[in-house]
Amino acid sequence: MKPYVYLAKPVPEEVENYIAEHCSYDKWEGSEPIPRSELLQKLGQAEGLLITGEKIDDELLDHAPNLKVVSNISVGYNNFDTDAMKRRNIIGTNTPDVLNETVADLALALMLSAARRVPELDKLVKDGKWEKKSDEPLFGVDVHGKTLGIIGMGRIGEAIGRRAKFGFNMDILYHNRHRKMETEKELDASYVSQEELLQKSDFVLLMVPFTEETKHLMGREQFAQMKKSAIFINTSRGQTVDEGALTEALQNGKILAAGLDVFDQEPVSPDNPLLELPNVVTLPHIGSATYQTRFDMAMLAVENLVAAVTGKEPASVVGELKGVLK
Ligand SMILES: NC(=O)C1=CN([C@@H]2O[C@H](COP(=O)(O)OP(=O)(O)OC[C@H]3O[C@@H](n4cnc5c(N)ncnc54)[C@H](OP(=O)(O)O)[C@@H]3O)[C@@H](O)[C@H]2O)C=CC1
Ligand SMILES: O=C(O)C(=O)CO
Repeated sequence: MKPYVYLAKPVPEEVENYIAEHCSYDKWEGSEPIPRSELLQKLGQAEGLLITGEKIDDELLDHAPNLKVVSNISVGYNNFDTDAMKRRNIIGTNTPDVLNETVADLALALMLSAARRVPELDKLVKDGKWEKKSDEPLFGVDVHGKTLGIIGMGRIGEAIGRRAKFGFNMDILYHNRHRKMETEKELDASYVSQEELLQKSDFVLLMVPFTEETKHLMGREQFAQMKKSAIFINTSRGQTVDEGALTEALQNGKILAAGLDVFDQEPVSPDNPLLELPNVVTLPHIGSATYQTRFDMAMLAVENLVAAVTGKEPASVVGELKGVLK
C-alpha cells in the first residue's frame, strides 16, 4: 500500500504527478492558505505533510500520530518547533540552493531600487509630475564601487556577494558566527565584527535565518551605528529587525533608505508607518517568487517528502533534525 501524505499547499501538476506515483494523498485546494482548524483535521492518517510556513508545533503534532516528515516549500524553517519534532522522531526538510540565484537577483533589485529611488520616481512620472526643471531633486546614490556589508553570508548571501563584486565592483564585508575562508578568497571579502560592518558599509544587507539569536538583530543601537548615507536591505525574515527602530532611523535621517522584502507581520498591516515613507521600497515577500524557482522548490520539497515516507534519506533534512527519523 502506498503511504498517505497530505498536501497543505497546492503544487504544479507535474509535481503532483510525482507524488501520485509514490503516495496516496489528499490536498488543500483553496486559494487562501489552509485554515489551521482544517489542517489539524487532515492529519490523523498522514505519514507526510507538505506545507509552506505553517507553524509546526506540539498542538499540530498531537493531531498527527503517524507523521514521519514535514516538508517545507521554503529554505527558512523558523516555522518548525524542532524540539517538538525531535521528541516525536519527526524530520523536517527544506528547499536550500534551488532559490539562491533568484533571491540574490531580488536583493540586488532592492539595492538598486532604493539607491536610485525607482518606485518613487516611477510614481512621479505616472502621476504627471515630471517637470522640465532641474532634476537634482530626483538624484539618487551610486551602487557600483560602494561597500556592501552582508550579515549572514550563507548560500544566498554568497550569490548576492558575487553579483555585487563581479557585477558592480563593490567591496564586500561580511559577518557570520563563523569565518568562510573560501568565500573571502573568491569575493576578496573581509570578515569583520557586526559593529565594524555597520559602521563601514554603504549598503547593509541582512540574510540570516530567523532564530532566537537573530531576533531583532537590527535595533536602535545598530541603526545608530550605520552611516547616515547608508541603505538597509532586509531579505531575511521580518522578525530579525525591530521595525519601530527602523522606522525611527528612516524618519530621523539616521540612515538614508531601506529596501524590504519581509515584515514582522505578513501580509504587512496597511497602517504600518514604514509604508508611509518615500525612502522605503517595499515588496510582499517575493524573494524566490519566479515561475521556475517556485517549481524547483516544490519539486525538491516533494522529493524530500516521498523519500522520507518510502524509507529513503531526503536530500535536505534541516540540520537540527538530521538522523531523528527511526
Ligand atoms: N525573502 C525571501 O523570499 C527569502 C528569505 N530567505 C531567508 O534567508 C535565510 C537564509 O537562507 P540561506 O542563505 O539559504 O541560509 P544559510 O544557512 O546558507 O545562510 C545563513 C547564514 O547566516 C549566518 N548566521 C546564522 N545565524 C547568525 C547569527 N546569529 N549572526 C550572524 N550570522 C548568522 C550563517 O553563518 P554562521 O552559521 O557562521 O553564523 C549563514 O552563513 C533563510 O533562513 C530565510 O529565512 C530565504 C529565501 C527567500
Ligand atoms: O524560502 C524561503 O525561506 C522564503 O522565504 C521564500 O522562498
